[in-house]
Amino acid sequence: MVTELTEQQREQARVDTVIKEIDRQIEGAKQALAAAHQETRAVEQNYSENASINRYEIDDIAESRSEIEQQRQLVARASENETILAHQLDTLKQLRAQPYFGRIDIQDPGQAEAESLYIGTASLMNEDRTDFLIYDWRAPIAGVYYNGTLGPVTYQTPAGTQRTTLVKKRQFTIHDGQIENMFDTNETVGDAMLQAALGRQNDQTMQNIVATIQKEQNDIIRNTTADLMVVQGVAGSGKTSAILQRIAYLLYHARESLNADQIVLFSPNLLFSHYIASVLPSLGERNMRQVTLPNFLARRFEGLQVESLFDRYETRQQSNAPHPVADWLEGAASMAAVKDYVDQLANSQAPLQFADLTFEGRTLFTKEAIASIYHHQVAKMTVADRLVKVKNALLRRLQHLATTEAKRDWVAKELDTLSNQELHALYGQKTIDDFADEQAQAAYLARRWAKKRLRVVADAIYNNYFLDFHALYRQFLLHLPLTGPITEAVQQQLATDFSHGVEFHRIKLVHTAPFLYLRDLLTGGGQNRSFQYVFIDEMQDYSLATLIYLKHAFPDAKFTVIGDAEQALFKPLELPETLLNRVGDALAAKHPRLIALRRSYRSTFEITTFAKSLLPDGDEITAFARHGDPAKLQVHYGQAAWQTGLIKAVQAMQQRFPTVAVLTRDQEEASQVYHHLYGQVTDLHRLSEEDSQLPSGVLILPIYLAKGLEFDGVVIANVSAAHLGDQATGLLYTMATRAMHALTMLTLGPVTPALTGAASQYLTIEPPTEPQR
Ligand SMILES: Nc1ncnc2c1ncn2[C@@H]1O[C@H](COP(=O)(O)OP(=O)(O)OP(=O)(O)O)[C@@H](O)[C@H]1O
Repeated sequence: MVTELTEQQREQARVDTVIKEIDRQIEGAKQALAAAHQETRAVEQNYSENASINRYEIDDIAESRSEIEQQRQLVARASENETILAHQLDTLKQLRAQPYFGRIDIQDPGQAEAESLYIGTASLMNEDRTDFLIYDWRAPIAGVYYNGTLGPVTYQTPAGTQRTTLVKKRQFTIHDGQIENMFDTNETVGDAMLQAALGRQNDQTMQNIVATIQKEQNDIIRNTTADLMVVQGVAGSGKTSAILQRIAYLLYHARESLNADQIVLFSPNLLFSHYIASVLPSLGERNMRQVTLPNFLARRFEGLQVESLFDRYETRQQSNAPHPVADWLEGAASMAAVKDYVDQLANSQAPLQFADLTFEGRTLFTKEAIASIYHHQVAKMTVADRLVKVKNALLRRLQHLATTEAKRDWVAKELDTLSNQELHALYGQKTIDDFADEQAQAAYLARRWAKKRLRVVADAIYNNYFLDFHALYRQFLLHLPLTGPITEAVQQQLATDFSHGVEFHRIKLVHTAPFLYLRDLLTGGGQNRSFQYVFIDEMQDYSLATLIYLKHAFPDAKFTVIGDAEQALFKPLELPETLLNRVGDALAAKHPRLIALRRSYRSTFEITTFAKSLLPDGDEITAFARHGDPAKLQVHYGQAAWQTGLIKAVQAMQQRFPTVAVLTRDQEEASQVYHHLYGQVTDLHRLSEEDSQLPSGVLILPIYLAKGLEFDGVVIANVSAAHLGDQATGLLYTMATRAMHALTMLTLGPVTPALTGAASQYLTIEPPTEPQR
């Protein structure tokens, strides 16, 4: 004991020394930042003064332009410098609270003594910059901390595999500069520290897992070679945590060539986006971009309202009954059919569909005229290339047209109504003195005005509005190959439904991927090459067609796709291996890596044991040994008793935890539950799709909005057969696994069959409060 204390004191003394050095560096960084700030202000001021003089007096002198450009660059450099220093200061401040969490002692071959290295969220050098006081967790040698057990170990460096011997591994919990706990371990990352991390109460935002990354998670985080990584991980296995750590890792290792704006994460909903938003900043990195699929689609379907998974779920169009036609459209076959169809269009086996280009109700170019331009192009070219030629030809014709239009009455009439200011703007660079006579001046203005007004037509040409994509897609549906569930009647029905939707400015989700793919392949557009990494969370909610489309839309990106087949809310349950292989095949890659995570960390042992027993292959899941109360089920047979039970269950949870989630199947149920609880519990919130922040208190939300989230205590409002139906396994599993510490379910009437099997033995069942009638 005495030696342990001495050891801790010795470590504390080191922490104190490191903090002293951090304080010194903080002071230096503050001064440098203040100086940089002044410098930025000075160059900015200089720039704005010069720029304004130049704009009014010597606008056309090229020399002054280049001077301005030079100064603009100076401003940019100064402010970049300031940003870097501010970032350094933030990192130092973060280190000050918790300088490091791990220590490894390694003995390199041929060395007499072991060397101690300390691992933290960022690197820190000593004053004379000769030694690392802290190693960044992403440094190659730090891999040993996460992967190695004592004895000979290897780690990867840019120079190849290195060997060393790990002689000690120590973990620390340091809070505000004080060591609260420390112990030596031989495990990869010891259970005790993980226990402590997992036993914490939930915060409103996700925490990083840097101090306790597990070996299997480390494989996901530190992989830089795969161009496709597919992770199938059971609920609470740390998929989301691992990919966020992975992003931080990638940013560190490609500082020069990768920045956070070149990474995009598709997240399931806005609440989730917000929930995870502080993880990267806590690791000293800027956040990647985030988008939800509905947002992504909305941007590509301007003018059409795109059905979302939530809409589809709420309106019950997608019950768990089989939907062979929708499944076909959402599978890889429909995307292959799009490609075939584009080939047919290229060979003129099917006609392209053009649209008239109109201006103020007048047709400027008829679809026949546009078709004729198209057919005059060399037939060997791709459709996209021929369309570019059409585009250019149309733009040229539009220019001519502007000259003729300028002589028309409407132009003169409109010019008469212009204000002085508008007229002034129309002169552009010219002044009255530049014209020989009034006629020349009027002609100039008319031409400028006509051009300006015809700009909308030019934009329409740029955006390929001379093609009728709706008609083309309809035609595609009528050409679908007659295989599987597709019959002639189905073709007709799909085409009619599609056109009907478009009439009301709506498009169903099943059509989005094939439609966009068709549009992009025809026009050669829609691809974004600026993204280097695309991450997709909750992959089980994406159709294969959508995944294939995303791969097409981000052609230069490496993909990391994560999810859990068994958290299927929107379709029937699938076995994890099946999903893993299906997604792997659809996103065919040169260097794919498929990973399965089977250990669940979020919930107590009791909750995980219950949740996994709901599943057909639940034995594959390992529960982490953190203990708590068994999951509870309250059985009621009358509405009044159920309501009272619900209020009591929520109140009981609220006494234990600051945040309690009441999960429902959908919004309608959420609204009913809200009415029952209103006035009975404090701090009550009902969350909707538009919400982006998680308040504390009692939160009522449909399960699809709780995807990826976790709560200290969870109450599931009604698990009856009548309410959830008999295909509720995925739904119930997802709900149950949102709970970290406590789970209570209620049922009004007999429970769903999902609960009657093995799962019931892991429940504490509270007897009915009323006899069954
Ligand atoms: N190595 C770890 N150290 C500490 N905590 C961890 C670790 N791995 C996972 N956790 C914790 O377990 C919980 C679940 O993690 P996460 O949300 O990343 O899992 P998930 O697989 O994305 O879950 P789901 O699919 O159920 O939404 C989080 O609270 C996370 O902090």
